[in-house]
Amino acid sequence: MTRTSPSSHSPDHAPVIVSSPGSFARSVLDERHPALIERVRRATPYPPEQQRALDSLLEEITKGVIERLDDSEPGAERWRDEPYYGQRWPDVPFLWAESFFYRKLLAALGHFAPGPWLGIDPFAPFKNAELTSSKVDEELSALDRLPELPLEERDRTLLLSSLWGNRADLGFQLSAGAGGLGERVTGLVVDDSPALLETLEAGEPGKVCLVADNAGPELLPDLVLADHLLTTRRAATVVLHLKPYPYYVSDATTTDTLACLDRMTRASGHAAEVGERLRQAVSGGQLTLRTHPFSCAPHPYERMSADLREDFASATLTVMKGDLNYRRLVGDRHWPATTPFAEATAYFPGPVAALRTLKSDVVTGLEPRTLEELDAGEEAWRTSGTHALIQFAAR
Ligand SMILES: O=P(O)(O)OC[C@@]1(O)O[C@H](CO)[C@@H](O)[C@@H]1O
Repeated sequence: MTRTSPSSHSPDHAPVIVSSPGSFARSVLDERHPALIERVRRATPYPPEQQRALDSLLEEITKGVIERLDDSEPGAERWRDEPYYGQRWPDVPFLWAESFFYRKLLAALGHFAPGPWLGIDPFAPFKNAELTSSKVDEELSALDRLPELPLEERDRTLLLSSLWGNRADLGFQLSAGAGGLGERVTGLVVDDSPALLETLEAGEPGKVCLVADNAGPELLPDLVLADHLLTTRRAATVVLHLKPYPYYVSDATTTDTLACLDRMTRASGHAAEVGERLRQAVSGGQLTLRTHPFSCAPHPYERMSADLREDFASATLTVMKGDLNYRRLVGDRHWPATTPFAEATAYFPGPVAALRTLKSDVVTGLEPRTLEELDAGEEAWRTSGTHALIQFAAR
């Protein structure tokens, strides 16, 4: 990975920049994004205007420099003052380049333009295929065993299934070099789940913010976890943070959440019960769906707006799901891997936990011994999705 000059949040640790050939970040821009454009074309018969816009986007990301979003695009003002226009895509921060790519892809497809393509999710064909798969049937049937488990075991099972659900990431599956997901490694590289659960058990039940990541096979266990928190009075309310528009291929939107609830209520047994309870929780206000524009911003959470900060500050716990949220939580930076998680998240306004499978270079909070063992083992442990962590920082 290439380093640029350090900046404010952690002066010693430079942001991840795309540039060096062979780096993980570079493979995302060189392989994942062009492959995604092709898959989107194949999945939906977009008309000539959109096809031409996709051609231009492909040309721009592979050979050109970064061009501004048209002023007519909703939210264009949020991108206007960014300093990266006119630079080559590989020369800017990874987080920014990826986020802007997804926003430009939607612009090319007329996702926000009044007309027949307004609001059409280009990733819906992939997400739907996953959600209707027989694998999901099996996972929903497996929920029938849940009520028999003692509470402690249910806590653990549900945390782990929400955590490992994060492997269901359609963007990740587009990386040619990655060869799909490796076998998952059972032990976690960090496991702060006891402290996380203790926080939920202390005092009166309050609000838990669950910052969702992927739809379908990840969102289903997240929803089951939300139901568990509400029914066991670990939480009085849950706020589920979703993406306001399609993003990073499989990230969950409101539509995806309603599809999951529908999938659950149409199943049988315990899954249907949970689905019905969650529907009532949405209607009754115990489960709130929130789509803040910052959820698709190309910035770390340290730069979140005051209203979002207030939401997290008033929560007993905020749970950040997945790799991208992790990158945004600690800042997409070259942290030494043994930097304490609490230090990297010191700015966060309340207790915060991360449930994440490792799919990019950034990591914090490892014990020196764990780091040594990981470095001595599988080469791509940071990016292969085989390892996972549960981290927690109290305030
Ligand atoms: O946030 P998620 O779904 O867990 O992972 C997102 C991801 O696939 O996309 C990025 C690269 O495009 C990486 O941060 C990560 O590998």
